[in-house]
Amino acid sequence: MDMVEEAARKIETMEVRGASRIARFAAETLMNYALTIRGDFDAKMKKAAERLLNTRPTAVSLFNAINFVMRYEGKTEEEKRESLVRRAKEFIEWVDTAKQKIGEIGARRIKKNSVVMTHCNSSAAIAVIKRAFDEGKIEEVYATESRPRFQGHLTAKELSEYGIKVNLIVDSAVRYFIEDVDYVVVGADTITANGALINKIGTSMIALAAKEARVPFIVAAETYKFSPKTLLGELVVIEERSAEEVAGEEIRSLKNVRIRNPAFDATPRGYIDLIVTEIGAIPPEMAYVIIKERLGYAKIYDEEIVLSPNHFE
Ligand SMILES: O=P(O)(O)OC[C@H]1O[C@H](OP(=O)(O)O)[C@H](O)[C@@H]1O
Repeated sequence: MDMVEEAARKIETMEVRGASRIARFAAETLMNYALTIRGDFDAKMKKAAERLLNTRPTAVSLFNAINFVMRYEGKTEEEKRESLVRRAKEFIEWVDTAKQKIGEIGARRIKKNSVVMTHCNSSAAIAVIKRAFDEGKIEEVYATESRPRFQGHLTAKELSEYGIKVNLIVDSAVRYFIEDVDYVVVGADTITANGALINKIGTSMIALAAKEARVPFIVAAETYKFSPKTLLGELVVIEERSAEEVAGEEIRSLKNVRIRNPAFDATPRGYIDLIVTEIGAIPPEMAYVIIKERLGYAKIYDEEIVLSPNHFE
């Protein structure tokens, strides 16, 4: 379990972060673990899967990755291992190919000489921006710093290295600059059955500002960011992280001050113009179809009923 425990800690501390990356990393970890264990395969894998699942609660990509890999089949241990490895590789390929497709499809929606605003650090949103830049359509980008973890710095660095001009702004300057922006492009941690977007805290304020200024709000999201559980009525759990991420000891120890640090928020579908997935650009109202047809929720429906607290029974 050492390998699994180490991977779980990397996700918890956000050494490995980003909805896609944690999903890919979890699939990889389950695969590598399956290759090392001997005997008691199902029980050991179940324990590993649960440990990884309990790291961060919000991004459904993690759940979908684990659920996908854990639906292995076979009678003997060797058959099960082979099936699991095959499924893990299939999921990893899904992650790797989806990004490129999202870039292609998303870039078609961007007009020439555009200014794009993005939030946090989303590999899917960046794929759209880079592709649009390759096609000569991007003039510059506004990247929010994304307090408290400053993932916006990663975005600024990556885009700058790609040759794209970036304005790094504080999160509260979004409305100040929104008039200069042609599109907002953000990523997703989860998309619910009713088409709402769960993404980095602050996303919903950007969506509000964009709607007011009539700036199209585009979400770049692989189909494994859609949540089958929400079809069963489950609400998305918003992760609240430690106060230490927000303020130093001096402030944290103040008698009447409580620090709140939700990592994500929800943007209702009415604020979203388009969701760019690897299988097409869709309106948020189509989330149900993606969940039903692409994720095959019917197949996991029975398992889902017993999903909490025992995901793989
Ligand atoms: O999958 P990709 O598009 O890379 O990222 C999707 C989202 O994951 C991140 O969460 P965190 O930084 O892990 O909390 C951000 O909220 C980002 O928009």
